[in-house]
Amino acid sequence: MRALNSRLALIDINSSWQASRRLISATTTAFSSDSSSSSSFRRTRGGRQRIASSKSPASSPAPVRRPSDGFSFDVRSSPSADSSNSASISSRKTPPTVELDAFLEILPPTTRKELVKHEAIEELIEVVMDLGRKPLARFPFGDWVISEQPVTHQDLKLAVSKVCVCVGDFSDDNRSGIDRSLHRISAIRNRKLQVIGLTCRVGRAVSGSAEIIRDLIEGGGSILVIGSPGVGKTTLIREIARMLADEHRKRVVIVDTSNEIGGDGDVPHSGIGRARRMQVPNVNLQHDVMIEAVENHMPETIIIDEIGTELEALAASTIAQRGVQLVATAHGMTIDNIIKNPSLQILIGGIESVTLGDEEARKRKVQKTILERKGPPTFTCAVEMISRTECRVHQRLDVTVDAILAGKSAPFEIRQIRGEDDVPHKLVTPIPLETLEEEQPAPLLNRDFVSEVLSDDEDEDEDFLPIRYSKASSNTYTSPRSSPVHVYTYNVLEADLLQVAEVMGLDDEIEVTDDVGEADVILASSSELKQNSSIRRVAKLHKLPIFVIKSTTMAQMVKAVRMILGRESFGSNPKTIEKSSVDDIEIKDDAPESKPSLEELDALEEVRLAIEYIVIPGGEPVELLPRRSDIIVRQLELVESYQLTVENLGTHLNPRLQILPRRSTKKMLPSSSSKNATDDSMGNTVTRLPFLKD
Ligand SMILES: Nc1ncnc2c1ncn2[C@@H]1O[C@H](COP(=O)(O)OP(=O)(O)OP(=O)(O)O)[C@@H](O)[C@H]1O
Repeated sequence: MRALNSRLALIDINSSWQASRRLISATTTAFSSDSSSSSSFRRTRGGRQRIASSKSPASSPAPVRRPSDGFSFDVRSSPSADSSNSASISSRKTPPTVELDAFLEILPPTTRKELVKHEAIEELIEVVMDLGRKPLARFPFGDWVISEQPVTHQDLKLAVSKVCVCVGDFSDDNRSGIDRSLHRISAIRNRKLQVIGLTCRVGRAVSGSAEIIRDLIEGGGSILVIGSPGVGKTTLIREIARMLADEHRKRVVIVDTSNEIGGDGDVPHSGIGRARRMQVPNVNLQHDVMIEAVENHMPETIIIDEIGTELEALAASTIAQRGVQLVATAHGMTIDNIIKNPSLQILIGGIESVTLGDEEARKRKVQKTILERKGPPTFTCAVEMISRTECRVHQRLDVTVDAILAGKSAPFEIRQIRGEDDVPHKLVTPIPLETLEEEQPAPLLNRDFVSEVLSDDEDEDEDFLPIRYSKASSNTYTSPRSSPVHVYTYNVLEADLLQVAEVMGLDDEIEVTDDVGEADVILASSSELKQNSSIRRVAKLHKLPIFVIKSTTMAQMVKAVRMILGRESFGSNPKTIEKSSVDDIEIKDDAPESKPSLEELDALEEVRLAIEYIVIPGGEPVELLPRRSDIIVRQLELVESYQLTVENLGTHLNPRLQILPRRSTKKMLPSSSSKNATDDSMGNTVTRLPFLKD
C-alpha cells in the first residue's frame, strides 16, 4: 500500500460552506459564556463543588473554559469573512436558556441552585442522579460534583413527577422527555421497577452542526452516522432533517422512536423545521413505523435514530431499495463495528465467505478463502463522528467495506470544524478515492462466479490434505483431530473470531474457551504477545502452539481460523508463516513481501498439477524439471503440504525432484528419460509432465 502520510493533503472546503457560514457561527453562540456567568463561576470556585472526572482531578477547582472546548478551535481567516456576516451571526443567536430552564425545573432545588452557578452551564450535557450518591453534572470537559448532598428518594420522586406531569410515563425503553423540549430523561430501575437513578440529558437544536457534511446531504445519497454515545449523532441528524426540509424543500419524515429528534409532546420542536415526525408507540415497533412512513407519507427522505436490531436494519434496506434517501444513526463507533455486528451487517450489504479457485487467488494475491460483501450497502456513504467537530467521512461505503474485508486500509476523509467564523471545516484525504478504486480488484462477485468457486472448493476439500505438525514435537503443530478445536484468546475478541468462523460455515469446528487447560491452541494479537510475557510461559506449560495475528482484521481472522483448523497448509504458502519461536505461528498478510518470480510460480504450478492430476489420482510418481535450489525448496514445501515425499533424482548441484505416491516405499532410480512416461527399475511408471517445457 502506498505511503499514506505522504499523500495527506489539506483541501479547503469548497464554496458551499461559505454560503452557510453564518449558520455555523450561530452554533458557536450556544457555547459562549457571558460576563455574568463568569462572575457566578468565580463565586463557585470558593465553594465545595469539584470536578470528578479523571480529566479534572477532584481537588481542582471548577473548570475554566479552555480554547479547545466546543467550537473554539484555531480560527483561520477566510477571504470572504466580513463584518456583515458577523452582524448577522449575532442576530441569529438563539440562546438555549428557555429550554435550559425547563430542564433545570426537574432538578431538586439545591442541585439546581448550585448548577446554575456554573460558568459553563450552557455547555451542560447531562445531570446524573443516582440514589445515595452525589449528583453529577457532565460537561464536554469532564464530570462535576454538583453538591455534596447525596440524592434521596424524594429528589428522584420529584424529578419523575415533573417529567410525568409533562409527558406521562416513561416509555418501554425507560426514556421520557419534557414537553416541547429536546431533553431526554432516562431512568434506572431496581428489581421492583422503582426508579433509583436518572440520567437527564440536555437536548439542543444546533443550527449549522451539519455543515461539515453539507455536500453529502445535498448529494442525495443515504447517510449512515455512527459514533460513540453522546458524541452528537442525534443532534446532527436533527439538523440534517431541518436542512433538507427547510432549505431543500424535501418531504422529510422522521421516525422518532424516543421522541429525541423532534422533542417530546405532540407538536414537534422547531429544531426539525418543516420535517414531519412519526412517533413510535413501542420501541419494538420501530421497523413497522419505518415501513409505514414509506408506504403512507410519500417521503423523499426518512430520518431514523438508532438502528439497532436486525428487523430495523432490514426495514432500512427495504426503504433504500425504494429509492428513498435514508439518514440514520446506528450502534457502533466504526464501520468495522457494523461489519462485525451480525444484526447490522445488512446495512453494509452483508458478508459471505467465498473460496476462490487457485488461479483467482493467485491473480488477486489473496488467500483462497476470503470474506466478501454480498450485495450493495443500504447507505451510500458513512460518517464516523469522532467528536462534535471532527468526523471521518466514507464517501463510498461499498469501497470502504470491501477494503476492510480485504484487510486493506479503507479510504476516508477527515473533516474538522476549525473555526467559528472563518473556515468551518477542512478535508484531510489520506487516500484519494479514485486511486484506491484503481487498486481494488472488483470486489463484488457476481452470483455465477461465487457458485463456481464454491463448487471448486467442495472438490478441493474432499482431497484436502493439510500438513500435520505434531504438538508433541517442539517445532510442530497438529491441527487437533477432535472437533471442535478449543481456542484460548489473548486480546482477540471472542465474538469476532466466532463470527468469522460462522460466516465461513466453520462455527461447529471452533470453540473459544476460558480455561487454558482445555485449550488446543492459543490465539493472540502480536501486540499482546510483546507486552504480556506470561503468554509464552502459559503456552509452554500447556504445550500449546500460539497463533499470532498482527491485527484483528477480517482477513487475518479468516486466515487464523483456516490455519487453526488445519485447512490452510503451512507449506503451500511458505511466506505466510514464520516460526518466530518454538511455538509461535505468525499469521501474515497475504501480500507477498517480494513478488515470486515467474519461474517460481511455474515450478509450483508444476508441482500442483503433478500431484492433483497424476500422483494422487493415479498413484504414480512424477519426475519434475530441474530447478534452482531455492525454487526446489519451495517445491519441496508444497509437496510436503500434501503429505507426500520426494526423491532427488539430480545431483547436489543440479537437483531435480520426483514426487512419490503415498505409501510407496519403493526406491526410485534416477531417470534421464525425456519421454513422458518410462518404467523405472521396479516397474513403476515414472511420468514427466508433457505440457512443461524443458
Ligand atoms: N454540535 C453540538 N453543539 C453543542 N452541543 C452539542 C452538539 N452536538 C451534540 N451536543 C450535545 O451533546 C449531547 C449529546 O448529543 P446527542 O444526544 O446528539 O448525542 P448522541 O450521539 O445522539 O448520543 P446517544 O448515542 O447517547 O443517543 C447533548 O447534550 C447535545 O445537546
